[in-house]
Amino acid sequence: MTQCHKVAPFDYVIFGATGDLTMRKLLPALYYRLTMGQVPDTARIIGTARSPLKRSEYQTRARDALKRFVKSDDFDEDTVDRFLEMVHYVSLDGSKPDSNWEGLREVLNHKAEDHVRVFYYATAPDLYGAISKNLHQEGLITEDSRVVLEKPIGIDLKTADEINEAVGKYFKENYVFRIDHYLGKETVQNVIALRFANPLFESVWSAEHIESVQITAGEVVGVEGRAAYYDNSGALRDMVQNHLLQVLCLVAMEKPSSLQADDVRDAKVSVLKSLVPLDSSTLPTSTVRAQYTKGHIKGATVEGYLEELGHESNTETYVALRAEIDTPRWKNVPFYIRSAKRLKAKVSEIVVTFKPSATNLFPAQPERNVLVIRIQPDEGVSWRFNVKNPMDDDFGLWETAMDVHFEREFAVRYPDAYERLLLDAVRGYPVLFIRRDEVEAAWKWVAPVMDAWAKNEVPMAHYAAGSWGPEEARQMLARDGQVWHEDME
Ligand SMILES: NC(=O)C1=CN([C@@H]2O[C@H](COP(=O)(O)OP(=O)(O)OC[C@H]3O[C@@H](n4cnc5c(N)ncnc54)[C@H](OP(=O)(O)O)[C@@H]3O)[C@@H](O)[C@H]2O)C=CC1
Ligand SMILES: O=C1O[C@H](COP(=O)(O)O)[C@@H](O)[C@H](O)[C@H]1O
Repeated sequence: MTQCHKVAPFDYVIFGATGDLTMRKLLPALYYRLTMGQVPDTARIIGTARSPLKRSEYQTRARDALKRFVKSDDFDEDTVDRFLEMVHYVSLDGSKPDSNWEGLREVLNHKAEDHVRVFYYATAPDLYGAISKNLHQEGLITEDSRVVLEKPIGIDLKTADEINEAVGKYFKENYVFRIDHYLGKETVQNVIALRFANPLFESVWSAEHIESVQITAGEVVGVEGRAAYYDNSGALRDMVQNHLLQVLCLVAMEKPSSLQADDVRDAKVSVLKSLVPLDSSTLPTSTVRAQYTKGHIKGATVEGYLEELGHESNTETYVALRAEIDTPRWKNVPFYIRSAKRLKAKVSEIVVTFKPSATNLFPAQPERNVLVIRIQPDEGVSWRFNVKNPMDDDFGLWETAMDVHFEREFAVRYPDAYERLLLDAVRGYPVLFIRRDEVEAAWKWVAPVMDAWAKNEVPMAHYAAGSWGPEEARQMLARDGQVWHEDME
């Protein structure tokens, strides 16, 4: 059983409570934490959206969502009933000052004296400022109310600034919880443990020993029901600016002075600020953007992105970047980052390739050591290294691997990332949330890429759905004498 801290009674006010995120992720996450004993029975989940629903109708939707998104073995009727007792609904347009704020106040004021108040914005980010202002004008923000902001925080530095300013007028920075669900993943947090709890890794974690780092988040799914959002975003904004740069920060950061939020965030932001800016001389060779075309996934034919959309588009469903970090630790080490929809397999991982051994002791050059940190699925770590080949009397070598599968190792259910993050916001535990300067530094670094792509300075490449991506991405690594992980075997 995961060790988790029982939290104080809380009122979770979710704006966007009828939406995909709430149904698929937030309600199931809160349900799981109730089953684990972390949520007190007096806690309340107050859904709000414009749809005119009675409380009982919303409770029925919430039950349906749990039925659909909680594993059937974990769906327990009694606990579901206890959960639904906590669920309320207020029909409200969060962007309008003259909407039903009185309805929200009534629910909030009823038996709420000692409750921690959390506002979760699961709506379009351009509403965040207006919702904050209305909450303030209605006097609903208490001294220690937290606000959780969903990504994306803007579509570029300017809009991120505007959102942060607008929310920051009413919530102090240490009560603003910018969510990045990758940081809620156990295996992403594990990067900190692997690096700093093992002298073996800590001592070789630098340009002296590391040849390259690959960070991949690949998906089999396409844009599903989110085409309208995705086509305005693309893989760079959707996955790289936030999730993958956060992962890169954990892989590359200097040892933080402590595991306190600001120490970890200081270490991360200094990585973001040390990323070498891409410019017109490096953009064409260090960035690849592509769209999937018709292909086959698991025996089924899959339409191309443009056919799915039904119109032309300049939006990438694949991104691969070559980044460098200008610090003594990482001088000249390429960090390859890629993310895509409709790849051959779902895989999120970090692959660290070590430099070749300088020895000339053996008849053949030893293979490079490779550390693979599997974020998902099959969470775990594998370490490829050389042993003596017992069938070779001339000191021939054999490449083998130590492979740890966490689910076997710990025999626990791997929680969804949202579970922990939702309750961390109640606890007021900000380590796994993003500070404002991190968001802004990340937007600054991707800005030249967005600009060059918008001007078509880097041509759009193509890849068949169900493949590992475009040839151009293979070439990007080949220029450095490297290959993507799937081609290493
Ligand atoms: N879905 C996902 O997997 C992910 C989503 N996100 C982010 O989460 C947020 C929500 O996404 P998602 O759930 O997919 O979006 P949906 O479009 O499915 O849901 C939007 C929600 O907002 C409500 N809403 C819209 N306008 C208002 C308003 N003026 N006042 C109050 N409520 C309003 C809608 O209900 P109604 O129409 O009844 O008002 C609905 O409940 C977005 O910022 C998205 O980028 C981030 C990561 C993943
Ligand atoms: O934030 C997002 O993440 C998901 C991928 O998350 P994962 O936990 O399944 O790796 C992605 O599908 C979505 O487009 C993006 O908005």
